[in-house]
Amino acid sequence: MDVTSHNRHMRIPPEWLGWIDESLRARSRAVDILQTMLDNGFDERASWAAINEARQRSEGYPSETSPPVVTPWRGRLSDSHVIDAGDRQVRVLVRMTQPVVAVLDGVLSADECDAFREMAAARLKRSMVVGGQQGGSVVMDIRTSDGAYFQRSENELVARIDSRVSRIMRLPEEQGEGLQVMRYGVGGEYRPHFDYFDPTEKGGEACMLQGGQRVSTLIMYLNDVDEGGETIFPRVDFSYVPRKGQALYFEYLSPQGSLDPLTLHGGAAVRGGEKWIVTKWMRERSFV
Ligand SMILES: O=C(O)CCC(=O)C(=O)O
Ligand SMILES: [Fe+2]
Repeated sequence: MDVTSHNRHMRIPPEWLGWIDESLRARSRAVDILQTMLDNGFDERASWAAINEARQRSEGYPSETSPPVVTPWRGRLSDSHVIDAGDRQVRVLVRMTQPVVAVLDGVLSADECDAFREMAAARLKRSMVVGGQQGGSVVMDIRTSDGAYFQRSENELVARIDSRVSRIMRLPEEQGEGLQVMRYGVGGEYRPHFDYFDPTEKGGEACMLQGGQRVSTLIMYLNDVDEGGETIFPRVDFSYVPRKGQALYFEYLSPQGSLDPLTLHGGAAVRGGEKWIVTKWMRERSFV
């Protein structure tokens, strides 16, 4: 009755809800709570929903005297429909809060998209990803794209975008990593991953020495993709179709320091045409 066709429990009984609350109070990690629930036959999405509701109730623990949190964390973006990005007005098209995601329109002009692609084409090389246990950057199969990195403010176009993006993401420019352009050809993809570093892995620890943990991501789309190439969030069944000049915003580090595993995301394989993006990652401290 409360079980899906995959025989997983969709309904989380009250005693399990209580157990989730207790585990959070005891500072268990959300991913470990999830694993226990999966081991006990609960559905992944139903479990995440329950864990996230409990997390929103419990942010601020262990202080038992603090008042319950009534407003869920809505993220760092401005609440208004139009964001003042300094030299441009950026329109919010879609918002969600679990995880915190927004689709933004008019982040880059068509000319800026073209200029960025031209500038990056000269510099493209096979993208690197953080190499997990080995530390450092290595070429890996999970990401099949070409990338080019731009130091903060390294030229007029980069400086203009860095400043605009900092206003949108509401964090100082100094906390931003350099812009990263990526190009995917047909078959190119980026398998689901987290943008935040895994503090338990050597590679993640090394990445955090400078600037600390990542806070939020802005992916800006430099072209329309003919087929495929969506940015996907498999845990919440969300899929964004690339549109030139638009951007996808998401964040994963709460003010209390918890990371949101619902932000698991990836770039689906491009099936026709090319996909060009430029990404900004923000850190919790200045990144110099
Ligand atoms: O290609 C995409 O749509 C996702 C890119 C991404 O996740 C990243 O650059 O971290
Ligand atoms: Fe990512």
